[in-house]
Amino acid sequence: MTNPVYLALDIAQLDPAVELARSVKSHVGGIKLGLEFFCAHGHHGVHEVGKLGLPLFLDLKLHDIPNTVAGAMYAIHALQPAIVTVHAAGGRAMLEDAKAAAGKDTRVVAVTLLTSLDERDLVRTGVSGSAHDQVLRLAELAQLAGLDGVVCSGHEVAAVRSQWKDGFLVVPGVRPDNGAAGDQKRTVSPREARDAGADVLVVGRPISRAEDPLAAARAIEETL
Ligand SMILES: O=C(O)c1cc(=O)[nH]c(=O)n1[C@@H]1O[C@H](COP(=O)(O)O)[C@@H](O)[C@H]1O
Repeated sequence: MTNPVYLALDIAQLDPAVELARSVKSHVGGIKLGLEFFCAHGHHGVHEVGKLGLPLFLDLKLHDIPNTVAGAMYAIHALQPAIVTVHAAGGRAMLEDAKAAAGKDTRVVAVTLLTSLDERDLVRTGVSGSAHDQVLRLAELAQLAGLDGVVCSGHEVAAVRSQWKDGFLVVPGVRPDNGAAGDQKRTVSPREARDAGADVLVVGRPISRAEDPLAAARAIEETL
């Protein structure tokens, strides 16, 4: 079985980031590079991490007018990421154009409702109804737009799986039992996310901030 865990490398310094990724390399299935890393190191940083040979997940969470998002997708072709994120809330035309502009081996997945938000936050953004309904609505939009899948929390992934059988489903906000949630509000354990139908589990601080990141990555792998 391929390891579904992607390490979120949310670290601004290049050398420590590459070193961390190298140290846990055999116990994760891929590396996720997000805004912090990409803003600090751009294409060069992605190339450096790419040398480790693991699949790369470029988490840019693109959200803009369709033309701008398509342009950004073209601009990252050379990096050949395995996965790229856009925000589902950007709307159907943006999602369609993002997919059309992506490299042929890149999966485009749409972030539904950030795992750092709960229903109170949702109401404050003007959306009434449950987090569950909002995730399913945006997942349906992503599916209609021809995307490969979505990012959602472990609370909704089973419901998304039942409405989108072959969707590629990514779950962040994953915490090993008793792990500190930090700014995450909708969390589940790695095993729960996997059992509920996730294809990829995104794990950051439970590994990167552990006293022994290798032991933490191994311990998560053993629960799966
Ligand atoms: O798209 C993501 O990866 C993402 C979506 C989401 O809803 N929540 C979320 O936490 N993430 C990312 O997943 C990672 C979670 O990191 P930790 O909370 O440290 O495990 C971060 O890199 C976030 O940017």
